[in-house]
Amino acid sequence: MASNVDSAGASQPPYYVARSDICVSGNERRVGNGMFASRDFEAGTLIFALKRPLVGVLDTKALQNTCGNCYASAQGTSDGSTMFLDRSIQVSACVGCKYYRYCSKVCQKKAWQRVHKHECKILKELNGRVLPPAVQATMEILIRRKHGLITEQQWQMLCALQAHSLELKQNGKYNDIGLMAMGALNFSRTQDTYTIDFVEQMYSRVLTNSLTLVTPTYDPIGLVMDERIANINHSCDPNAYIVMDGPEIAVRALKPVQKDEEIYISYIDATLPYARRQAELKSHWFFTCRCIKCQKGTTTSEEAWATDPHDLSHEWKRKGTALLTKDLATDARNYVGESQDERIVAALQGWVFDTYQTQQRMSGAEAIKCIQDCMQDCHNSRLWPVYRQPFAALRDDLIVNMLSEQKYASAWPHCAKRYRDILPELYPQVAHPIRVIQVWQTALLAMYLAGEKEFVMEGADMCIIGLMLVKEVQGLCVLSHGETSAFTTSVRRKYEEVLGGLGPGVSITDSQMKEQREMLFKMADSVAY
Ligand SMILES: C[S@@+](CC[C@H](N)C(=O)[O-])C[C@H]1O[C@@H](n2cnc3c(N)ncnc32)[C@H](O)[C@@H]1O
Repeated sequence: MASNVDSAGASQPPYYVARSDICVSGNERRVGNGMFASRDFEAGTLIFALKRPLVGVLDTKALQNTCGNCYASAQGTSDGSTMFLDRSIQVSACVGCKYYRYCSKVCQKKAWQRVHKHECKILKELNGRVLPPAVQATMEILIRRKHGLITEQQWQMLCALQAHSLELKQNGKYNDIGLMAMGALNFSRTQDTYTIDFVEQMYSRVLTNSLTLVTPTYDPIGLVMDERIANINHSCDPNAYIVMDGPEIAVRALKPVQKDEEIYISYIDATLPYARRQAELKSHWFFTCRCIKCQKGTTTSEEAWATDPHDLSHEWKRKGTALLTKDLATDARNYVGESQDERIVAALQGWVFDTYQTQQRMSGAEAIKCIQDCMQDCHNSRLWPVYRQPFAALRDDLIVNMLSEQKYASAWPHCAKRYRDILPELYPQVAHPIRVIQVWQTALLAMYLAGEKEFVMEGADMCIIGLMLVKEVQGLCVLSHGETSAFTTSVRRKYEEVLGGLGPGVSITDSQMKEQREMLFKMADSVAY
């Protein structure tokens, strides 16, 4: 095991890699590996952490404001980082290539030693053009191996990963694979070491085995490729998840994991409906998911429609029928059933998912209007329970857009509704990191409204509500993010600050808390949808 693996002080390696029963070929032959626990792990504990992955690269937006070594972001540039960072950093561009920025000489030196000394000149010649993250990650792998900066053991593990290059080529989404691989080979100036076929395989491996590089609050900032993490297979009902904290990557147990049990994470948003999950996994990772959740098909509670498709109102049947001319009802991702009524609901579902994607390309007031109209439709049709996707995801985006437009009071009831009706349904484990992050967002908003002395509702004390929510996150973040994470540190600091702000000798009684919790729940009803 590489020396930068941490497993809460244990001496034996926390995991091993072996043939998995889940990765099977058409004739049921076991064709892939998986990662297995070497001992028992309780829910909310660390399975292992890496000090840094083999390769981490930043995306175009993050390159402007994020340190290329420690991934700290200049304050105010990311919705997520402003939720937990309270130190202000500045980043300066490398004078050679101007491609990467660093927050300190120490970070610059570390990146230089790791790979940058071999790529600085190459990146300079790009003259401001930015490479797709998967191409850059492939280049970094090629360059580092050529210069002896990837060990034989790491290399063997990388090369043993499933590449799916044939499937990627056949999949219309990646027909530029040869071009991208050629770019990686030429830009990295490693033509003397590798063949184009080999680089195509490596580029394919990066596409199917990398993870999104995220901040501790799950804002995407780039791509991570690591030969150990890449062995973890997917489940829509995973027993583990990944949290990142700068370059550190931790695999934590979401449920109890027993010795010799396979460790699973979710590659996708596991709250999506069954057909969407299957389609996404098939088109990007080329497998049919047979996890416990997928075996239940469309019978899970988050999959239920609020109204049976056969009982849809005349008005919404008419609207759905008008959409039947589009391909929405025949798209497998929208499948509801064979009857005409179910085909109508499939078309409506496709239309709502399309709108969800469209609004993601918008920002500010335009996005808010588009999201609100779509949420209103989900509500009026009476088809969507508030937690069925993409209704719930639309609310998340509405909150983010309202916060960035400084419409704090408008965002509040949506946060309250999500807290009461959506999070417990979609994330039953209270310490699920997404649930913890969203409660944190709600806590910070409550504290902000309290500070501004905004009137929210008769009888509501936003200060007590904020304190209650910060206290809740304070109790959970050790389980979701770990004792030493930057997120946990910042939550604790906030909790101390809030307690200190109450004044000497002042405390909040349990009955005040209970009363304000009821107010919080009441405020969730102040939005119609
Ligand atoms: C990140 S890799 C995981 C390691 C991989 N099994 C290997 O041996 O290299 C992703 C690939 O593993 C396989 N895989 C992951 N989860 C799976 C699952 N639940 N069922 C079947 N195959 C899965 C798919 O081939 C997928 O493209």
